[in-house]
Amino acid sequence: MTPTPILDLDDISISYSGVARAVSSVSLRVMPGEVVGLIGESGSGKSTLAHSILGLLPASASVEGRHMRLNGQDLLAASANARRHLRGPGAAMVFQNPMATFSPLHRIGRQLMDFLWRDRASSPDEKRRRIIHALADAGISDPEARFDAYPFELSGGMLQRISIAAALLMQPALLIADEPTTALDVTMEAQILHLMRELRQRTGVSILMISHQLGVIAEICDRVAVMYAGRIVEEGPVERIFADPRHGYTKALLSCELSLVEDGAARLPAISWRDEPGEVRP
Ligand SMILES: Nc1ncnc2c1ncn2[C@@H]1O[C@H](COP(=O)(O)OP(=O)(O)OP(=O)(O)O)[C@@H](O)[C@H]1O
Repeated sequence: MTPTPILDLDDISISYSGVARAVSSVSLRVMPGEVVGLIGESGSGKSTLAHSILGLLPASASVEGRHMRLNGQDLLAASANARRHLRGPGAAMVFQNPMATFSPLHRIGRQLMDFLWRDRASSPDEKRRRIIHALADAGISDPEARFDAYPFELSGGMLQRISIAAALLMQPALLIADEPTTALDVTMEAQILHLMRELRQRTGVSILMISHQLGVIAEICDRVAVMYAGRIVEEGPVERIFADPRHGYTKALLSCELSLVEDGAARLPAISWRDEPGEVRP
């Protein structure tokens, strides 16, 4: 029997203020334990899609489509309040900038306690033990001391580890990571990717990894979907996409990345909307 997808998007379109479509007719599945990459240039709609799954879109956004199932429950059919409750065990997100994930005013431990608000049965001591355990699992040395630290006392890489631990504290079926290594240096990036691979193996969590870096996608993903101007223009196993890209935009993306590596630049250049995606040339 085919397993039920953890995430199942069918013909999803999203527009802001009823005008320009940020996402057009996107269908995408993430299976249990799978890591799917979503790649595309800035403005192609990756974050809009991710935020819609988490109910984080502003009120000006409207989402339509056949269904948006997370762990078997259709988010399009749920009210905003019901969606908020589905989100905890359903999906959790790791953001690009770990400094912005935490308030600078409160100790890490206190903020992580807030992630466990749903768990009313455990005592504060039990919650503290769980958090310290989760920090140790995320490779944080001396987790008791980090529990009492303020965010400014920790490095960006350490804070990103903590935000991954925090997301997993909610035991989500799907972890959405939106450019989780972009704000980090190369060494920390490698450590974070290693941690995510290990956590996937240990916990079986499915991951939707948003990135504009092909290197990150190649490192961790089983499958990749390429977004261009709000649409998924190509999708397939990561090895196939790299060895035999079929869509003109994917080919352009791969050759851009190669020249960026040579130039030492970091971001993908945008390709003119006037170009026909199928006709884009490297
Ligand atoms: N709050 C908003 N109001 C209006 N338009 C928005 C809003 N957020 C995003 N957009 C528009 O939606 C489109 C998709 O943007 P989105 O941020 O989803 O792309 P992205 O691929 O995630 O880009 P990046 O990699 O830069 O984050 C863009 O044209 C953007 O200008």
